[in-house]
Amino acid sequence: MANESILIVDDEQDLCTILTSFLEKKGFNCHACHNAAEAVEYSKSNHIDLALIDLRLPDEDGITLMKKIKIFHPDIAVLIITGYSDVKTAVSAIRLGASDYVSKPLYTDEIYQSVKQALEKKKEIPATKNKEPKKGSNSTSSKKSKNKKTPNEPTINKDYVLGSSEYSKTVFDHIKLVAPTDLSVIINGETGTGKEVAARLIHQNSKRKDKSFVAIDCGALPEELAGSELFGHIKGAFTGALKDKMGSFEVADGGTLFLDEIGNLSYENQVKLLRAIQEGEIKRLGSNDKINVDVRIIVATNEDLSKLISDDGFREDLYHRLNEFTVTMAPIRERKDDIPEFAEFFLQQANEALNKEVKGISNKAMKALTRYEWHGNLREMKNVIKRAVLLCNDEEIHEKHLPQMVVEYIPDPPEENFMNNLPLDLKAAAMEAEKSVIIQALRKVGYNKSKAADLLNIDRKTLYNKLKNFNLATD
Ligand SMILES: Nc1ncnc2c1ncn2[C@@H]1O[C@H](COP(=O)(O)OP(=O)(O)OP(=O)(O)O)[C@@H](O)[C@H]1O
Repeated sequence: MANESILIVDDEQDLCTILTSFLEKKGFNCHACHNAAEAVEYSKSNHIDLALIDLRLPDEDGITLMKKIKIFHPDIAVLIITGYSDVKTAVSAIRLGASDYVSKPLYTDEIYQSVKQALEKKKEIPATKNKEPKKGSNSTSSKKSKNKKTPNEPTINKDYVLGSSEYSKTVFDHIKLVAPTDLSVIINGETGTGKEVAARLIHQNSKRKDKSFVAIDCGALPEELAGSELFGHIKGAFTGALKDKMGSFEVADGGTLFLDEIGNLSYENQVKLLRAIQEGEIKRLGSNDKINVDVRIIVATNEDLSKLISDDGFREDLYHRLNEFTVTMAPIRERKDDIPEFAEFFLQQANEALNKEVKGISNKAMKALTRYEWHGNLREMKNVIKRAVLLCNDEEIHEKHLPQMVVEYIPDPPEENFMNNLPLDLKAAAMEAEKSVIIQALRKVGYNKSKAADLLNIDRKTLYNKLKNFNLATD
């Protein structure tokens, strides 16, 4: 790990100084830039293993900057720094190729953990990307007994929680059903719902389990590199192709190829993909030699592929070839019965990663976790609990260890026909409208009541009274 290079991009100079000095003590080489233009210039001529990028920069947003840096360093790991209310954007940054996000306020231990994990993940690409997750590490004693394998049960790795909701049980039944076959599978679901985890589970329970599982994130691959990543190239195929390179199809031969964010694949690569699946052969870029491959394809998407077809973005023949079986991972807010089990599991994972011994989650904190809607799904929950464990010096996680946004969350009001559904009594209608505007303001500022009061142009005390009257106060 020592001597890897980190680029820190944040306009807060003090923050850069603290992060630089902390990470250099941990053995990294750090360079800080305070805006996107500086960072692009730096990345043109310097080696970087990981970039830590603030989502909001003075001259550009962090996601655009990430895309630019990736042109020079396609394999770079990227951590996005976000304010808590930016989590939705941070989650979409992951879809576009970031490794993870860290929320402000930043805690150095948390940053260190995230940096280590992102660099480890980066090392898996592409040479060991096909490896299964480490076995036998982080399970709680209770989970161990749940995941114990009896003769007729499928293999579940220790990083997987089944989920106790009826929905999750059905998903698991579908996975058991399709795993031993050679059918292609489309896994649908919002970001962070566990699509890659499900794909690995299918692979582990297939006859291909002793061969490679190769995961490619089509959303993170710059278009010009996608063909070479999938099918390989020969020396001289394009500028920069200095030697022959195997593509993921060859690496996955005999095993499973998981294509995440398949909707992002260019039309040309879709054609090649279809040919590879149908004919079982590929050609490396720049070569006319055919190479036989035997690969099972699992794809994931958070878009409606059938809709992409009608928009001309996705080939219908490829869609039908892939759509031999579909698994849909519902958002966590639609399977709230799963939340306690996942929360306990992530708590034990965090205990292990951070060397802590937090015993559990208080009832009130669990209630907040269950009420919150988790638009970043399991990934967001995992991060929130990891941070809570980091902050917790008690036996249990309490509400004070959770982000304000989670503790004070107010579920979405039914939006449809809001105006039509207002009561006809003028005073009652005005109150409904007022309540809705207050909720919007609170959301906008991450539930910070002073900021919300400013935005609403009322004083803090008035806001408190209104929250109480509308039954929106959480304490
Ligand atoms: N069933 C599960 N048991 C334990 N952890 C899980 C489970 N499902 C997902 N996770 C954890 O949640 C996080 C998100 O999972 P994963 O990457 O599989 O989601 P995804 O739907 O593929 O996300 P994306 O669309 O952003 O690629 C990961 O850290 C993963 O370890």
